[in-house]
Amino acid sequence: MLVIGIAGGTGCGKTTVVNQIVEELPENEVAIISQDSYYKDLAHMTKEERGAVNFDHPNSIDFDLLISHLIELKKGNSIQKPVYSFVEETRMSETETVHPRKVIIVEGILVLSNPKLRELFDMKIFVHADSDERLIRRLQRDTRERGHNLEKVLYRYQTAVKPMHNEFIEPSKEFADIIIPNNHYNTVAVGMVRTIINEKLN
Ligand SMILES: Nc1ncnc2c1ncn2[C@@H]1O[C@H](COP(=O)(O)OP(=O)(O)O)[C@@H](O)[C@H]1O
Ligand SMILES: O=c1ccn([C@@H]2O[C@H](COP(=O)(O)O)[C@@H](O)[C@H]2O)c(=O)[nH]1
Repeated sequence: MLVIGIAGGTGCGKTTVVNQIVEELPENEVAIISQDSYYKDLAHMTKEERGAVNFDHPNSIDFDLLISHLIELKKGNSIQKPVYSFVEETRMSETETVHPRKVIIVEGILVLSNPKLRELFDMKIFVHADSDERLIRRLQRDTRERGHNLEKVLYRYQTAVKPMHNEFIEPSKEFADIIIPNNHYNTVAVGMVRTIINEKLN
């Protein structure tokens, strides 16, 4: 089994890069786990209270569950991954079964910031895009897909996203084996990661 951790600031293109990496791989050989699925369950809070949560601080993530799930997958066992709704900003009641695969990709803003999780990765990748580029992408995505308005995105960016990026995410870059520059679509870097995965699969 090859376990790959992919980190990088919001909007750097982690999800896009992961999708490009797995595009031509057989579906039953790869499992993708997003850190976003492991946001702590906030069902006990009102929607207004949830709106004030700092979703960029490591404490907002249930790393214990994520780590235990990854250990189970490495042992060859299936897991029940939580399902998170960005629109409701909480965990849903249903779960999704994830089966162990030859390649497991774990992606999320903070996956290289947690030492215990980091230890489980065979390969660590950091996707880099400049902060202005990331903010533009985040604005477009959150207004289009996550039900936020301009004011909310900018307020969160200034009060949580940017300070947490500087404190936790950017410093985790030093743990990466590979840094993918992603201000523009980087087909060469994606191709190189694919080659490494294919070597492992064959
Ligand atoms: N290299 C790129 N150039 C332009 N837009 C991109 C690039 N990579 C991703 N995007 C777009 O930016 C937005 C955020 O990308 P996404 O992959 O969701 O980032 P992340 O998972 O890191 O938050 C998406 O709308 C995506 O289509
Ligand atoms: O309910 C939520 C939970 C998280 N967020 C924001 O999501 C990003 C992380 O996801 P990316 O796909 O890497 O951008 C993080 O910056 C949180 O602020 C949210 O908006 N709502």
